[in-house]
Amino acid sequence: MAAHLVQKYGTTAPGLMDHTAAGQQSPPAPTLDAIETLRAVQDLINTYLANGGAEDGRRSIPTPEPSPLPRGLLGDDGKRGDGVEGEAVREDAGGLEGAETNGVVVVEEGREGDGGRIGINLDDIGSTPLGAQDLFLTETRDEDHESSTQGKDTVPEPPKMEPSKEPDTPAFPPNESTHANDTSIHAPSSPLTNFPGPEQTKLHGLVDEITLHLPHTATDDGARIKAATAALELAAVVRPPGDTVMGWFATMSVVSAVRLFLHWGAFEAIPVGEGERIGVGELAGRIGAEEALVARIASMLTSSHVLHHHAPTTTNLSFPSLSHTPTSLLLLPGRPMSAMFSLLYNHILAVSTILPSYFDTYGRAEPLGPAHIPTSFLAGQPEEDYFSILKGDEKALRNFNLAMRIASRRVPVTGIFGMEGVLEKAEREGERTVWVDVGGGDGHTVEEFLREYPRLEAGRCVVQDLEEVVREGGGGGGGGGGGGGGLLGGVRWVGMDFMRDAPVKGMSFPCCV
Ligand SMILES: C[S@@+](CC[C@H](N)C(=O)[O-])C[C@H]1O[C@@H](n2cnc3c(N)ncnc32)[C@H](O)[C@@H]1O
Repeated sequence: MAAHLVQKYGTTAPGLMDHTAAGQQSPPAPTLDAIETLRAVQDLINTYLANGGAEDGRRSIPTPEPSPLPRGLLGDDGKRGDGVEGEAVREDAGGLEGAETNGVVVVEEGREGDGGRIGINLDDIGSTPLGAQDLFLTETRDEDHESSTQGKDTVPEPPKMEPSKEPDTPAFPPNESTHANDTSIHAPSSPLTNFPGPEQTKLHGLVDEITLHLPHTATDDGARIKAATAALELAAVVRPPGDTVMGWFATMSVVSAVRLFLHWGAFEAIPVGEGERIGVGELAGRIGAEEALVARIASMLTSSHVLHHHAPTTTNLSFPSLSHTPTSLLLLPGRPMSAMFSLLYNHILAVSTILPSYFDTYGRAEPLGPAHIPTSFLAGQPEEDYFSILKGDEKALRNFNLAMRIASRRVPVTGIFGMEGVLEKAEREGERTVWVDVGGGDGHTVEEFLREYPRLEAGRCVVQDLEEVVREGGGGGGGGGGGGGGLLGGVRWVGMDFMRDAPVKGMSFPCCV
């Protein structure tokens, strides 16, 4: 891992030491390597989670890039190697060739289109205390891989280093163990002696879980979620507490940068497509902002892997270029994730600024009804409920409905409730309404049911929601789940207020998700 970071950042990066250069540097500092390892694991998880939300399905696993952002934010637990105050380090500021392959975890990125290859050998975890020697994440790149070649062209050669000392553990043969479906991967056999008993057991369990599922994450969504969940838990156990708190600040900065880029229309100004990128100067011109400011905000996004960073070229020595990642593609206008971001930003971050005065005003207790809630307090209409305010704002309402589509994508809505009995009863009972989705939004949940159960007739399903929502959704032929056509053709749309009397009575199975 350390060699990989030096390879990326050069040895002048704050706190960065190459532990593999024997005689040149001090021996590995276990804490630092543990932090780097965790960061790499978290990057990997974030990439999986981001890709999992992609609307165009599964993707191959990209190699995680180390993030400079937390390095500049390292707190009392994150030891700096040189004591230099942190400044964001450019992703491709280094250019050393070659890659360390004697580590325990090897992530190899092939050419675009090849798909990433991942292999793990966790034999050595547990044979010695968990530390620098035990967990490495290394990256190898094809000679002609785009980012490698660009780095070579534009970045001065970093200082030469002595060859690595022979590792304590045997070299990891890349040809034998770097394929995604490698079945030779196996779990650790001896304890992680640095940790107390219960934690050792837990860690072994988590390592087993990651080892089992990681190779299959490129093709199996279940494996992806299980590996990511276990890796997050692993990080929670071994991460220094100070790192957790400082990480919040990093997240806040990234969220602020995303918010600005959305507001400025910057994501859609970045060209989409294989090999497409845009210089920061050109992007600044397109969105009417100062180049240096855009570069500053963009650095938050590149360091957190929301956007890709490409080093300055000979034509523009000052500022880098940017290109999309799977995450930034999700933030393009019209995407449910982009709508969800705006929704959550408003309802979590914006609301957080008035929460103290809200509770000072109303007392430290739960709100008593749908009105006088923090959202309406923030809107300056405390006597209103959330949806009353929302339905007066057409744009916000459309955004809300678009955001709701995330829910059915990420959380299964079918398969939870046994439908066989319902469908049989429906067939016996002839004409009666079978399914009413109360607060059904634009009908995407009913749509899922119609897709999953072809025996369920659209004509016997009802979507109920506020008048304005129904008009925007299928009922008015708006942008909702099918615009009243497709699978939803034939579904009845009913504008109503569920705080009042139910307009459809006597149905067999009302449902509200
Ligand atoms: C959290 S969303 C859930 C949407 C959808 N069922 C889903 O799972 O994605 C709540 C829904 O309830 C609707 N709603 C809120 N207040 C309502 C009311 N008084 N009468 C009817 N629908 C209401 C909203 O418009 C919204 O579509």
